[in-house]
Amino acid sequence: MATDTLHRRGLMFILSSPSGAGKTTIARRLLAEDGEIAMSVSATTRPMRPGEVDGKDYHFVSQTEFDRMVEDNGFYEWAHVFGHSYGTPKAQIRAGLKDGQDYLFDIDWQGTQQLHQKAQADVVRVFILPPSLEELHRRLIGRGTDSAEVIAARMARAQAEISHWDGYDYVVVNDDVETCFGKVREILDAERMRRTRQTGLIDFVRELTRG
Ligand SMILES: Nc1nc2c(ncn2[C@@H]2O[C@H](COP(=O)(O)OP(=O)(O)O)[C@@H](O)[C@H]2O)c(=O)[nH]1
Ligand SMILES: Nc1ncnc2c1ncn2[C@@H]1O[C@H](COP(=O)(O)OP(=O)(O)O)[C@@H](O)[C@H]1O
Repeated sequence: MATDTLHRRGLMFILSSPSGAGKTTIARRLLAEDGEIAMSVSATTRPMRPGEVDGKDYHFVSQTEFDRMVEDNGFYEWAHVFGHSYGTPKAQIRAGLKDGQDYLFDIDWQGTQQLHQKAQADVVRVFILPPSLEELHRRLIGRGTDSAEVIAARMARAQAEISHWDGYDYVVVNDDVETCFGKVREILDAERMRRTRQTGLIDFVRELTRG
């Protein structure tokens, strides 16, 4: 049996951070450079930002549609963030994990807690921190997507979000983006080799140790 045929269960790779710390930047790069991970596309009621694509960045839905999905038990988890609803649709992901597909989640600490409770063995939780609050503010302004009011609200929430750092398996400071990305990649690579995820290992080892 060749090692490249070993079956592995997919993992749920969660990236969270205070808004503006850089998780979207890291997530996009991971998706572009890693052929084995796919984005879990959340549903949200918040308006689309310039440059965002419906069905790729989010499924942009009305509050009525969102409420219907909640009623139909269509979400792994959902939460209210910044006055809008966000949720992780269940369909697709369950089947994908079984087939060895990895998924990337850009969700907040509330969603992370819920996902961890429901699927602990599959979940890897990574928290991205900004190098300072001043730099976080600069990044939010520099991104140019939010009004001064929204930026103030995000900054006001940042410290509360940072206080949930201890609900994560890994914490990485995003000072230099290359360094941060490299570390996130290393976490993903190592987690893929976890013994418990490599479901084909038993047969492989049995063959190696055949007497
Ligand atoms: N619980 C949960 N949070 C989500 C989901 N999708 C996005 N979020 C979080 O909602 C927050 C706001 O996201 P967004 O409006 O894209 O703005 P961002 O802060 O610039 O990323 C972020 O903290 C996301 O991680 C989801 O499906 N569930
Ligand atoms: N290491 C970094 N150094 C400087 N700017 C960064 C870094 N990482 C991200 N940024 C910039 O900061 C802004 C916020 O990043 P983004 O990925 O949108 O954050 P989040 O998804 O956490 O809200 C963007 O304009 C992005 O280009």
